[in-house]
Amino acid sequence: MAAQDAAVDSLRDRETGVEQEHLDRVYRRLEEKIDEAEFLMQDAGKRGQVGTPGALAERDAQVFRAGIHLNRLNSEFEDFLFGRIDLLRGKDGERGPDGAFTSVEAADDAVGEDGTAGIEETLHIGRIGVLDSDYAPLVIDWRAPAAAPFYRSTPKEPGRVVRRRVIRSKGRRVLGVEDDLMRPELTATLAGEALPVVGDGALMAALGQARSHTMRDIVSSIQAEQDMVIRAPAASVTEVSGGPGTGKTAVALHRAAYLLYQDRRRYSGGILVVSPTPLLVAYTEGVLPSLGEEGQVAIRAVGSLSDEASGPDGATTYDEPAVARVKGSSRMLHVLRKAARGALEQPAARPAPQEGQLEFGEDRAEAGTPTRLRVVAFGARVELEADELRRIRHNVLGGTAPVNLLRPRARKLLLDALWNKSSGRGRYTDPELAAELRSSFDEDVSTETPFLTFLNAWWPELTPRQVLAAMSDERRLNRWARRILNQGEVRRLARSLRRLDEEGKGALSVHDVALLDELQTLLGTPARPKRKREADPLDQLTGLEELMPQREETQRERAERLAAERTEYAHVIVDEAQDLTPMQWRMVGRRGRHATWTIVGDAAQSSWSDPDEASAARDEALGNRPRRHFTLTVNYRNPAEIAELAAKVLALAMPGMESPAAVRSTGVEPRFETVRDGDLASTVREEARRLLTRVDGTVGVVVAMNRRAEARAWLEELGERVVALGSLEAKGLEYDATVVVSPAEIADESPAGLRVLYVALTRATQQLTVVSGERDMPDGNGVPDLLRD
Ligand SMILES: Nc1ncnc2c1ncn2[C@@H]1O[C@H](COP(=O)(O)OP(=O)(O)OP(=O)(O)O)[C@@H](O)[C@H]1O
Repeated sequence: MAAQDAAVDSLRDRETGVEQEHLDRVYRRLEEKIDEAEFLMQDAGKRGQVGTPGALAERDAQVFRAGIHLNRLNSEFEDFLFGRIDLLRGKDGERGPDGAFTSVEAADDAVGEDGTAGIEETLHIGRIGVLDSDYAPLVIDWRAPAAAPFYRSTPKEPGRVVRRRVIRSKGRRVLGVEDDLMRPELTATLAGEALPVVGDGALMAALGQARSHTMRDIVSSIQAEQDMVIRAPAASVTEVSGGPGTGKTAVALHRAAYLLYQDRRRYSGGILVVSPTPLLVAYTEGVLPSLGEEGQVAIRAVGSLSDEASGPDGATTYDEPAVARVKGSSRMLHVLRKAARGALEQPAARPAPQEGQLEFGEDRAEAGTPTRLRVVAFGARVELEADELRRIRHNVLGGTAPVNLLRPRARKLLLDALWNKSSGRGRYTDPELAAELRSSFDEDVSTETPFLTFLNAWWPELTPRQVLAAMSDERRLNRWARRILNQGEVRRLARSLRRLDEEGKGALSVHDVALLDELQTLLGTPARPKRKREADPLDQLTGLEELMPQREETQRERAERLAAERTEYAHVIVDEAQDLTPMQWRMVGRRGRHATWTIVGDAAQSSWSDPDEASAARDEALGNRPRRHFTLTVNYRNPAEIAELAAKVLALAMPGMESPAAVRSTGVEPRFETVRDGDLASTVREEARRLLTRVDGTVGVVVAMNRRAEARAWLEELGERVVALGSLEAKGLEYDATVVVSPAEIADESPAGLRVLYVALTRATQQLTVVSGERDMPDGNGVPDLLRD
């Protein structure tokens, strides 16, 4: 036995050494390329202003590309090289641009009658492609067609692949290799020697690793069904469904990197990834840089998607479920339409103007919006009374144009009405003279303070936040929501908006953001004088010597500015799509009107209570673009023991829905605890403490939303490896171990509570403890009612 182990070890060492040699060659070549790129940049800099503007532009672009390449090479990715495939000879013997044979099929005579076969081609797969000086492929980019068999080949459909190897490395050092044999029936040889095979597969090794607070890329172990999605042609809409842990988020992010590799020009319009929570954004945002993609992809939480709530102003609070239901519903669109127009009329509560300040001030005490306009024209007073003003307002608001953009029209109709009442009208019969008089009337009246002050009060330029704040007045909201929302809904909605002051400042809820975004569209933004355009580096190519030191920064700044100004994207990826409310779909839809889409989700994890309404809104956002659907079927996150328990809740939440098959089992059954000595805090704390000793990585404690704050306090002393989460915040995240606190509380939180509980139960990669309170009605073993057979 010992001799056998020693033989295995020496084989492993030898094969690790073989890959080390290859990695050394790769780094030597990379160093050469870095030198080349540096030379190119310096040389271009020295040559200054030689040549035509066209030639300089071309060279400038070349230098820019070299700069990017240099940055990527210099950043020395961890496990830069991670895979290798050993292949039989291809059918047609042709090679593609990366130097690899193009054929997926093996040549008819690649395998001898006695089952022997020689390896004809060996490809190494890495994060970016590297060619040798004679253009032979040293490393194939994982996204290149030649790398596809690394992911697609299975023992059932091996194609040309005989052995697939995953190489683990750190920096410049190869740490080990794991092989999967795709054609075990063959007696294969490599350079005349029997093909060695090490270990028993890389996937299990990857899945068993401890989790940290950031997601890892899965580039070395993408599975065939996932690869089909990642490399799916950029059809208009790619829809992906799959249960918890099937890799939907991972696949969506790898697809972003793949699409950029495939057609960088097409996606220069940017890729937007919409994520349900800021926690999931933080968890996932390192994946793309690790795949060598930065800058082109924006990952945003749905609560900070709108300009109205970006950055630190992003929404952080959650509405209670009954309020969230109203705010997310597409009925809100009709309410907002009315509110955007109705908010022009201010109620009386505003501070009364000082004596004599306003000509129209007489009626200010009763109503915030003036009800009379009085100006002096041609030496006489001209007035418009309440009725006339009302008629004009009604007339202007007739169409559907954005309210703020209607102000010029309102101004014009006011002037028309004043003119009609003035002595100027009918003074001249000559049309030219009449027109001249009219134009000077307009000029005089519209620049007078009384008119301007009136217009500002009577047709103020509204901000989305002001309108939202106006909806906190129940009386007004009642008017705007008549026959759309019921009394209870109006009351709850108005109350929830009282967090905002008159200007709309104050804590926003996640659902407020979609409302603000909709209001921004309904109100419109009047054109402002443009800021001076920043000089575009490509406009100044003739000054290359000056450009060289600054150009990198200028380009980056420009990219950042463009990203900040970007309102529409070339591709939109929606993660956890089942959770978008109809109003959120409208918001996301506006950002991808001309985009292609990738939408990943799982109906069984939806926290939205009306899936039909959401799916109608989704259809509207996507229009009639063709769709392609994929299903992922394997759960890579949960061990079978945990998946089995979660399946019980799935059966309650969505009878008849299948849960994905877990790929591994740990032999550790979920634990059931009941509250000890009536002290929930210490029971949960003790359990979290126990789990910290059982796993190397993180422990997540999931509680009902209204317990979030107290749970954080319970666990404070346990350090950074333990995180307390509200049930809705657990979306998409994972931990080595989890504690789910009171399934009944989570399930009773909202109409979609059982599905939210299903999410909570499927977060652990190793161990799960369920803590039950009285409400859970635990049996003698502590198993709560909801989790019994
Ligand atoms: N091919 C793979 N190789 C290694 N790890 C993988 C693979 N596929 C998925 N995983 C891992 O499985 C876990 C679950 O993946 P991910 O979070 O993408 O699943 P999901 O379908 O989005 O889950 P949920 O719906 O629960 O949010 C992650 O840790 C991911 O890295």
